[in-house]
Amino acid sequence: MKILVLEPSRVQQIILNAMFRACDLYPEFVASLASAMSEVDKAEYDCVFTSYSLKEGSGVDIARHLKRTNNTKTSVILLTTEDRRTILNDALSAGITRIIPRANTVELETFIRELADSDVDYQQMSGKVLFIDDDRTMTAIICSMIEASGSECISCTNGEEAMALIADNHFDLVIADYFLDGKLTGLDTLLAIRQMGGKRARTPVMVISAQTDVERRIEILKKGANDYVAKPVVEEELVVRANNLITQKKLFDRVEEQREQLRNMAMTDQLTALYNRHFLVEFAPKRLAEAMRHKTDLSLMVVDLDHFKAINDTHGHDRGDQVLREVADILKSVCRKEDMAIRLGGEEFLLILPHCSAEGVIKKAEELRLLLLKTRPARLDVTGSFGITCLEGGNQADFSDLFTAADEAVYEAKDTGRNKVIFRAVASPE
Ligand SMILES: Nc1nc2c(ncn2[C@@H]2O[C@H](COP(=O)(O)OP(=O)(O)OP(=O)(O)O)[C@@H](O)[C@H]2O)c(=O)[nH]1
Repeated sequence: MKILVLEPSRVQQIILNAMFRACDLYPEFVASLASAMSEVDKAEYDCVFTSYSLKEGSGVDIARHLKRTNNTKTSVILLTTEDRRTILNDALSAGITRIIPRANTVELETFIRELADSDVDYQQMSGKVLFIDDDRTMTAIICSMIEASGSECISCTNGEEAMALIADNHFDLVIADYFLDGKLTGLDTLLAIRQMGGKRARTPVMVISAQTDVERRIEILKKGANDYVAKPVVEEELVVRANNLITQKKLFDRVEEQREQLRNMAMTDQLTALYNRHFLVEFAPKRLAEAMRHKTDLSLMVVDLDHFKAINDTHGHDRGDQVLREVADILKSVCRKEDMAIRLGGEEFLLILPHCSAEGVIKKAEELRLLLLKTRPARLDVTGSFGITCLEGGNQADFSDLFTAADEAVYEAKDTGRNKVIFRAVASPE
């Protein structure tokens, strides 16, 4: 595997090199965009790892360069502290294959290990296949061919048994004969799979049938089969088609996984691992609507650290960051499963507390205020101003009304001496 790493920082180069070497990978290192571009033009790299922030541009430019030069073989992995969704989306559209947050060394190490383990040949992806046929000779032949191609093959003779196996396992492909012993035909089994919840409903299904007329083939495909093979089966053809479906499924799974990671990353504050403003915009109104629908209480707590600028100025930005991380941990420690802790930006945090009454939120804020004093994040005396509000069950409000009330309460806490909790009722609608 030939890997290029574009990393201007010498320290980062040393760290990355250690990670690669631990997996027996020996990448080339370059420090500038120009050198990286000239390297990928000269030699065929499987993978380029690049830092996002570069003096001459961004790591995304290397993906653009590969696109321009019609290089589809080299994948580009972006290492970044960036969490703005538009930038990350642009990076993916420009051809970045994967984005890994700088702070997430576990994800990076896992990725490098997988890279070392895989040396993936996309035509040869193996998977777990369920073969359903009541003809035992056919089953033995097909299963041994599928196994010879590197996949695992489990077999059963009817649709009912198949559905039980699918409920307990994750298959990458189901191959079903059209006619089966038992109540469910191959087509019934296909329909039952499509009606399952979650990912299982998308399991690729190939149907085998002796009925070769075009109407039957169309019917099978219309019902949601991914492929169709006519009997008598040419075993090699079936195995090639099976491998194609497995490969498509695996690639789709990988894209899904990346999309999920990107989504999580776009919703997470990189410094504290709390949710960020994107999460707030997307989920807060939904939580409020749920509370109003079920007529339950929902409280908000805005926490703004006091004189944080002075902490940075006196002890340095890194110590300031440490304070923010430890405060975030304290906030998380008091959250219940349904609570949400968000970093609004800088030294300002928000807790959304479903099922929490006015009395409850006042108590919680006071506990937190004292916990901050006692815990001394980063071994410093840190205090916070707390603005809280509550929408009591059965009342109606916009999220912005609720937020304004908590935010105004924080201002009042700041104006009246800091290190205190102020409750403000939500303004009633005109
Ligand atoms: N270390 C660190 N500092 C940050 C971060 N984000 C914002 N800040 C700093 O937080 C400070 C916030 O200062 P101000 O808004 O004046 O607030 P304050 O000093 O806490 O004053 P009061 O809120 O009035 O008590 C600024 O100096 C910002 O540079 C960050 O991610 N890390």
